[in-house]
Amino acid sequence: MDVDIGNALETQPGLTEETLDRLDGRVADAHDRIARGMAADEFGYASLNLPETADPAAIRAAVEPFDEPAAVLTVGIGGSALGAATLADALESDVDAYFLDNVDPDAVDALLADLPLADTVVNVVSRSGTTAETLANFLVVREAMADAGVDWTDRTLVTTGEAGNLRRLAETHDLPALDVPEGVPGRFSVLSTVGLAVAALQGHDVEAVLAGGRDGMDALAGSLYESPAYAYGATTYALAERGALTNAVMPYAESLETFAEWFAQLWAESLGKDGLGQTPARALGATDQHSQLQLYRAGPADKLVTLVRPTERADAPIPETDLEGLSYLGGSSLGDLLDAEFAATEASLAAADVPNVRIEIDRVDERSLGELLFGMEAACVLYGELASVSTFTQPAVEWGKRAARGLLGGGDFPEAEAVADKREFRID
Ligand SMILES: O=P(O)(O)OC[C@H]1O[C@](O)(CO)[C@@H](O)[C@@H]1O
Repeated sequence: MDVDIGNALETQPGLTEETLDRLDGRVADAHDRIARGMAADEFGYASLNLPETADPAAIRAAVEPFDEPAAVLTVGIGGSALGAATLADALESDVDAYFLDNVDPDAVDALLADLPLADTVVNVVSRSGTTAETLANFLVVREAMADAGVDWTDRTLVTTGEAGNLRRLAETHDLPALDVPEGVPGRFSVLSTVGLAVAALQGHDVEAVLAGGRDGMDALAGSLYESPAYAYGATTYALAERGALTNAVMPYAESLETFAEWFAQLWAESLGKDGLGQTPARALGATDQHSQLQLYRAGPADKLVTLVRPTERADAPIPETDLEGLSYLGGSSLGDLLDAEFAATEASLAAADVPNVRIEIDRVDERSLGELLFGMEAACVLYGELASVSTFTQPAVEWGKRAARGLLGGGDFPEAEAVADKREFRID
């Protein structure tokens, strides 16, 4: 993975090389703190040890009994689904991967109607084992399996914490179960059982993903000039300090679209604390050049754009044509067009003084993905150190959970009463 921050200098907001030099001392201190946390396997910092502590053999052993299913359905939400979905959507496999990470009845019904349940592994993932959406969806899926005459205990893999509803379910029914990694918040758990069980079921090279993560570990250093991940973390932090409160992540590869969704949780849930943070916007190149780019280029000077692409990929020729005005496309290729669009968008943002950072990986394969995912996690941890926020907690999400549970009669929560106090001002 390499990071090019040239288009974040002298922009609006922007940085100078002097700024980076001054910041580099703080990067060194932050790296020391991160290294100490990793060495002590401290809560949160332990996430950055996963490329070495994850156990691919245990993952393979857990999925081995399911013997090449037609499909794997993950029932989980947030970090318990997005990492696995990022890898599944980036890599080709004969085993189809589906994700139930929402409780939209239409979507759940449509998916279950299509799934070959007798030949699907149901991968239920929840660190806490208490997440309402995940448990509700699992109960619906389990009933659908029963209705289809499928013994759910033969088709279910559980990944959860030491205690809780899912652990009890696995023990009661002797289900294959994987442990979530200790001290690792869900959004940082892709390089573990949480993110890699689906990859193993799909036949991907889990060891290569972890090797890519180790490449990322090896690239950490006490200076932003020596570490692509820290260069990205320091640059995004310094731009946020100067007003770039939105970070539009715009991969120029369809296979990385879900990566932007995974990044959004990592960035928002880790850094949105104490009135601080940088809003991750999900975009896709070249598509969003015909959508959001207008705002990025001509809207408020309050954002940066992160352009992500593989330097190697497949290509597809554009046939020659005699259509008036299109001859310049004929004989070219879609890859040439995508590359030209990338370069044009990057230059267009720079010409409008909009800060943008280029992240490039070799190709969209297991090792490069492992390095990219690790790199973004390390960048996020560094940003959190520089911003002095509690990177590894997410207390703000709990209010809504209590309100929803109270509304469903799951307990006596004052938050549910606050819902009833909504001020109405309807126009219809
Ligand atoms: O794995 P669990 O405990 O079901 O949590 C799922 C997701 O919900 C959150 O806890 C937020 O509510 C995320 O941090 C987490 O990734």
